[in-house]
Amino acid sequence: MYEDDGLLTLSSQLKLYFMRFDLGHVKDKENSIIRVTSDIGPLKSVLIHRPDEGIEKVTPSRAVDLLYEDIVYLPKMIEEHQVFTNLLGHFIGEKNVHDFSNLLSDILDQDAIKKELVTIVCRLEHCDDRIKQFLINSEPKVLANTLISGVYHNKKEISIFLPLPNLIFTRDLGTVINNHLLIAQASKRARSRESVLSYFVFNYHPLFSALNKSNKLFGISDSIEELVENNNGHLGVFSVEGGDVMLVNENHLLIGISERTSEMAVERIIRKIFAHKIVGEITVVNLPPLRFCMHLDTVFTMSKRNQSVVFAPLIMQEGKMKIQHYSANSQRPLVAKSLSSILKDIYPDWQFILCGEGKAPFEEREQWTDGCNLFTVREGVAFTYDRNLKTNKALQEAGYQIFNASELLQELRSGKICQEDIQNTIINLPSAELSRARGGPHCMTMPLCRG
Ligand SMILES: NC(=[NH2+])NCCC[C@H](N)C(=O)O
Repeated sequence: MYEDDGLLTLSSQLKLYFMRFDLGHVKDKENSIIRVTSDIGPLKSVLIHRPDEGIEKVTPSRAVDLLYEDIVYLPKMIEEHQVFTNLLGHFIGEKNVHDFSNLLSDILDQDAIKKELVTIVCRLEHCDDRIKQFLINSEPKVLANTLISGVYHNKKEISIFLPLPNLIFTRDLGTVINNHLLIAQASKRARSRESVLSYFVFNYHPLFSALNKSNKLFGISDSIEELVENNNGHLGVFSVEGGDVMLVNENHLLIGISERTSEMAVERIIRKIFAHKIVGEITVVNLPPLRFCMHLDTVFTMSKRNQSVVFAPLIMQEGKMKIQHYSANSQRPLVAKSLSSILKDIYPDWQFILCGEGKAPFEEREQWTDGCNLFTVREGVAFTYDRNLKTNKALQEAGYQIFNASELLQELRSGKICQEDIQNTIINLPSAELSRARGGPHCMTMPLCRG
C-alpha cells in the first residue's frame, strides 16, 4: 500500500571518514543496544541534558521566542535536575545516563565531522567565515559548549549564538521505536539548532553505530541538507518532535499532530514505519495547536501497561479531538471517538488517573505544570513533580506510595532502601524552577534502551 521511501542515508563521504577514525575513549560505547518496546518497560539507558549556562541568557523580552514562560534561577534548576539524574543513576547505573553535551563533544573529536557540523550550523545561524573558522579551530569540549549554550569561553566570554534552553527536554530530539530511531525535526526556530546537533549525534556517535550500520535511523528528511532546508524558511511545515511520539506496546504507536508536529510529517512517518514494519498499529491524535498542550505527552503519559495519567478534558471526552487509527494491513484509517476508547480496546481495564483529580481549577493548573508528564523507570515506578499536589493525591488513591525524591536519594545512598525493592511508587521531584521551562520528567528524558 505504501511506497518504500528508504530510510535516512548518510553522506557517503562522511561515513567513510567516520570509519577511518579511531574512536578512542568512546570505543566502549560502540554498538550499544538501542531498543525500546514500550513507554513503561524497565529502563536500561537514557539520554538527558543537564541545564547549561545558556539558560541564564534567557531574558524576559526573549523568553517567549525561546519557548520559556519565565526567566529561571539556574543554580536551583541545576540542583533540581541533579536530584533527578542522581536517582536515574541509582536505578540504571550512572554510566547509562548519557548527557547530550558529552556525546556531542565525543563526535567533534573527528575533524571531518566537526568541519561539516560547524559549516551547517553557521549556514543555519548566518555566521560569517571568520566565525566559522574560529569555531572549527576550537577544542571539542569548548565547541560543544558553544554550540549548545551559544557562548564561547576561553580567556574571555563571547556570545556567538542564541542559547538552546530547551535542550534539557531531550525527549523532543527523537524517539526509539523498537529497534529504529526516529530523528525529530523541531518546528520552532528556537529549537532548529537542536535538530541539527542531534542529527549529527545520532548519525555519528558510536553509541548509535549498530542502528546506523543496519540502516535503522530515519526521519522526515532524508539528508542533513533537506533537514536544514526545512529549518530555513519551511519551519513547522514538516516537523515532528519526540514528545508527540509514544509507544504503548511493541506493536502500537501513538502520534500527536500538534502545535509542534505537522500533519504532512505524520503522513510521511506513517508510510516509513509501515514500509519498514516497525509497528503494525498507529493511532494519530489531533491535539488543538495550542501552547498548553504543545505535545501529546503534556496531556497523556503511561505509568503501567494499562494505566495512564491524563488531562480529562482532552483525553476522556468523546469528539474533542479527531482520532484516526491506522493498521499496516488496511487501506483506510478508522475514526475513533476518543483516545480513551482506543486504549480500552487494547486493555478493557485501562485505568485513567486524572490530572488535578479532574477538578477545577486544579486540573488546568497542574496540567500546565506537567502533572500528566510522568517518566516511568519501570512499570509502576514513575517520576512526577512535587508541586502537582492534587495529581499526586489521585496517584496515591490509585494505590501508589509517594516518595520525596531527595529523601529517597538519601535512603538509597545510605543503603536503607535498595532500588530493586521499589515497587508501586511515585517519586516527587523538586520542581520550582524546572517547571518554568514548561516540561516535566517525561520531557527531560529520551530512553535509549528499555528491557
Ligand atoms: N515533550 C515535551 N512536552 N517537551 C516540552 C518542551 C518545552 C519547551 N519549553 C518547548 O516549548 O519546546
